[in-house]
Amino acid sequence: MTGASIPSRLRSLLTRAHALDHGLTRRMTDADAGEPLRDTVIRPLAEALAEVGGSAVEPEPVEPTAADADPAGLVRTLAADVTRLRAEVDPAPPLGVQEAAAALQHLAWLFTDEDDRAALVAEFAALQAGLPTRIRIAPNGPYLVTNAPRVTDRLGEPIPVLPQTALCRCGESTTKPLCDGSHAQNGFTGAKDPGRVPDERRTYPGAPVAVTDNRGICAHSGLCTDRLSTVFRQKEEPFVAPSGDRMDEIVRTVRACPSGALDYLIDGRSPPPQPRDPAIEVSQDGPYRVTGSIPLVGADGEPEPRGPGAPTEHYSLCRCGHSQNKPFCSGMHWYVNFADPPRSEEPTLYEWAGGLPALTRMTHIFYDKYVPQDPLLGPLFARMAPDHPERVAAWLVETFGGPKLYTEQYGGYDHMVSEHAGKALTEEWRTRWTQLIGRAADDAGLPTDAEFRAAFVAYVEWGSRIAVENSQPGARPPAHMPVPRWWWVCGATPGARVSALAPAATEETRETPLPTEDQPIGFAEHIRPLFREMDRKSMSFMFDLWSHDDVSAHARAILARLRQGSMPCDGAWPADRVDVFARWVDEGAPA
Ligand code: HEM
Repeated sequence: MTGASIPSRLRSLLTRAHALDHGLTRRMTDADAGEPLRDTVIRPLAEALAEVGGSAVEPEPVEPTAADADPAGLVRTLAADVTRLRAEVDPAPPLGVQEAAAALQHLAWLFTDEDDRAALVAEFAALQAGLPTRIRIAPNGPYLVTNAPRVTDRLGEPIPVLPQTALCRCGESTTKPLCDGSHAQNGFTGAKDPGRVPDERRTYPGAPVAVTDNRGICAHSGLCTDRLSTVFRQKEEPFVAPSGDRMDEIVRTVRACPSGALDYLIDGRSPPPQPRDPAIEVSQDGPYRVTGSIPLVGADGEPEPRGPGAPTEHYSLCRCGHSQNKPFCSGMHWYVNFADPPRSEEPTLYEWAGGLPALTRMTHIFYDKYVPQDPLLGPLFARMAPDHPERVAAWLVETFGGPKLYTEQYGGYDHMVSEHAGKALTEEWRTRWTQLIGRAADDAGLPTDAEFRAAFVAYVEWGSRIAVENSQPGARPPAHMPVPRWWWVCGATPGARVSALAPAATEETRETPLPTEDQPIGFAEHIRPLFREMDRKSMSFMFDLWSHDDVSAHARAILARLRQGSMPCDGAWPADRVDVFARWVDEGAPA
């Protein structure tokens, strides 16, 4: 097979994909979910075939085979064969081959028992072992990621991704962050908006550090204005005042800018790039934050052009589909209410805080900015370990209900107690510690809602008093205790109360009764009244929820969001309402 030409190999792979699709469809009880490979494997392979000039493959009726009963093996071999082709024609294989390889690898992973998944990943990794880590942008499609070293969610927890991965770029995939082929249905375009903020790299002189800023590539994460509002000023001109704080703080803040809009010059020269491991963070309701110099290339395999001053070490990629500066994020996710599925109703403090990235941000600000300049605490921590901020963040991750990081990596409760033992901490030190950690929480952008801060302050008060107690001469702290698990004060979770500042519910869904099971569903009578004025306004940038044409054209994407609970953004529909919408879609979306 490998000696055959690319078009003939693609024709053979496509024929097998059609047969597999038939087999999978036959096994499905939900007719709605038929043709599972259509959008993610068959379409891209067909596009690839057209790209290399091959003639189209028409699906033929396929007789059921014994393999239909257990298609895992078929999926796995097809995934391996598509991956082989993808690896052979690197660096710029037909885009569809790369997209289909990603979908098939993922499908094979889903079909594989948990115990065998590591072997499966190793098999695919071996097939594409020679390929460098890279993100390739499909023009109106996903980010095609090869050999991603580390992908994490907003909490810093690893997301299992296959060696060949397609990350959603249109914002509408139901399997986010993975692509599900929605972009080919919803007319997604990867073009930049001609009206976007123009590229202009401005330099704000300072001695010895000058700050540079290109608003054209800013993703509006707000990390600089939260952390150092005296230098990065939201409502003042000029935006940057390089004399507003200490030089080291300015440098740290600039280095934390995820989009790369900010940079600094020391004595007129650019610093070397930060030595970070390659990683992709899927941020909450926002872009992919890429660090560690992962190459970003276009469809032709050439480096993606960037605005003046934009670093290649880190950058933010649009994930909502609406950036004005695609593929880079321009902050539009905020304006279009791009939202990941709602968080659990009873989040842990760890989840609510923003997980490891947010808590590490806070401990770094605390120990790098506030502690060294404090006359009381500075000398006490002068010889702390270089990774002290990471260690304390790991403790807080565990205490606030996250993974047991401190126990697994840093020695758990006994080690923590030994660190305070014999230090004879005073009440004066403790009070300063609690004041400054609160400021660091503000600067790091931790949530400021009453429920979170009540729980946070309660823990800091409790924990710091115990630290003082344990540090006194002759103290005998109980040994071998578990790391504490802290919880919301009096069980008051964030959703337990309606904020007095919440926008008034101006309009409820109109009280139109839902159709009975045997009643035909019509758009005007049953579907349109389900959408409120505010729903219509929120989505008006894309389509009109009161227009039959628009809703029927986007019916499947809307249904997916309704099922997922991510639309409307102020609360999921009850199941019976979603069922009515699903029935209407099934019945051909009548007017
Ligand atoms: C909730 C309150 C507190 C928490 C969660 C906390 C957490 C920790 C942790 C996890 C360590 C050990 C880090 C490692 O593994 O190396 C540590 C060490 C230490 N803590 Fe605390 N601590 C708290 C309060 C305080 C207070 C109030 C003080 C004094 C002002 C203090 C002073 C120290 C010192 C001096 C060390 C040793 C640092 C070094 O030299 O390496 N801690 N703390």
